[in-house]
Amino acid sequence: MIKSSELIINKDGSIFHLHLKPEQIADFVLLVGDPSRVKMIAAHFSDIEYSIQNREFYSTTGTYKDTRITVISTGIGTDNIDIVVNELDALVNIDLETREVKETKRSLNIIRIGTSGGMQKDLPVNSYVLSRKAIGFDGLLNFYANREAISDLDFEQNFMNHTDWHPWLTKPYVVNSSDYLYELLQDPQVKDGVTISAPGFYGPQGRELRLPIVDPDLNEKIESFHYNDFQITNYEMECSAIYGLSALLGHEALTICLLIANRRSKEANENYHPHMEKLVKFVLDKIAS
Ligand SMILES: O=P(O)(O)O[C@H]1O[C@H](CO)[C@@H](O)[C@H]1O
Ligand SMILES: O=c1cc[nH]c(=O)[nH]1
Repeated sequence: MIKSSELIINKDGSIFHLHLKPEQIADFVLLVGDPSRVKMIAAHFSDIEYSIQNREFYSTTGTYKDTRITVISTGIGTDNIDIVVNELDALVNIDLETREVKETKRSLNIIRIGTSGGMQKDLPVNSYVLSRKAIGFDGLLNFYANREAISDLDFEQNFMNHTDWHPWLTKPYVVNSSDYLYELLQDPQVKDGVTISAPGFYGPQGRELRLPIVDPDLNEKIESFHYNDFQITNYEMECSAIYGLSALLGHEALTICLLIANRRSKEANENYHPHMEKLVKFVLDKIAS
């Protein structure tokens, strides 16, 4: 039995941060960083079962072309992903009344739709990237046992050697996306990629305002890194933890991003919302196809 100090349930039976109940979770769960993106996605639903908000976590479940879909905003960062993915898993795989882990597990299809900064000069702003692998600069997965069983350790070592990884930085971890969700979403208009999830938007992605960074050459080394057929394509801030926790817990996970900036050519598009609208429609149609 899981103690109430470890799994906190609110008085109304909902889970601590998300304020959701087990029956409210669809098999397809879309995760987005920006709370306003939840409304944008829900605008495509033919009916909406509920909309709930606590802190930065806005959730709604509805139907798109006969497919039941839950959308949740995670806010920014892998620390929030620790909350969202663990609570989602508890909602479907732990009996919240008896506090026992269920014998038969449910596997969710978790798809993150995000914005991102490109890392290769030939990847223009407004492109879509599907993350085949995530590289976590955030360190979250290193806290969990058995993380080595679901990580690409050879990729990690090659990456650390190539970048001459600075000793003060957290050990990076590398986890693959779900093959099942990749098959569902892959498309000629989407580029396959390898995505770094950084624990910050500024220094951890090589942005210098007033503070110098510990390894100013890191982005150049990232751009020139090759491993088999893989090259690193983009930076964002959540994918690694979604892939890592989902792999450990038995859920399918995939991230698709709109590039709104390019870290190498130093471009950025702050008016990206029409492109995000198109990406949302693209993902919904793939899920419901
Ligand atoms: O657009 P979202 O999904 O928030 O994703 C990206 O944008 C935020 C940073 O601006 C980070 O969350 C990053 O991962
Ligand atoms: O450069 C970018 C753009 C969006 N999100 C990020 O994390 N980085």
